[in-house]
Amino acid sequence: MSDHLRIVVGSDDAGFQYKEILKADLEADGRVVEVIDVGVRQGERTAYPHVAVTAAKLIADGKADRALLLCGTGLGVAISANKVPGIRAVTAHDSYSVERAVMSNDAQVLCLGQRVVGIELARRLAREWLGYHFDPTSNSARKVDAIRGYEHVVVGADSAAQLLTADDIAKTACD
Ligand SMILES: O=C(CO)[C@H](O)COP(=O)(O)O
Repeated sequence: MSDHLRIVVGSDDAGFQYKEILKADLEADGRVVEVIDVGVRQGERTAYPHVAVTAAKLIADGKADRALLLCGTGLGVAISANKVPGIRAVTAHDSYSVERAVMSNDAQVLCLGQRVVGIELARRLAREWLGYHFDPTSNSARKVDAIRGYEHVVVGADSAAQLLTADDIAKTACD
């Protein structure tokens, strides 16, 4: 992955202030070529799932590389973004987890909670996050492939077929 990152930012009203500050940081960062703001705007009260899914779809459609999403806790935006196939979104409020979210999980979406973490730590985490790039030749790659494989397991399908599918996935993708 290049250092010419296209980043989506988004929040609900509970994450709006941090979204604006982090957006300005990203726009000033030489590693970022484009920042796409999917809202909310000041005074808007769009619920977090709509913002998070809009952001995640931009990544799934190849129009952005990553997303930085804010809400009160960082939890709701992560849960919502993960509903979009192909998206791996995490909430992480410490440096090590932010690193592993990219290096282990190839997560494209980092979610932070404005009510949970101080702004200076949030800024530092976002800055560090830009510096990590997933290595597709690493040992972690097959595990991420296994995550992808489970997107195709149909919940509620005939149990034998489901087991076979899961078994196939395990054989090809898991240690
Ligand atoms: O943090 C949120 C969702 O995880 C959101 O900002 C607030 O949600 P609410 O507690 O349901 O209002």
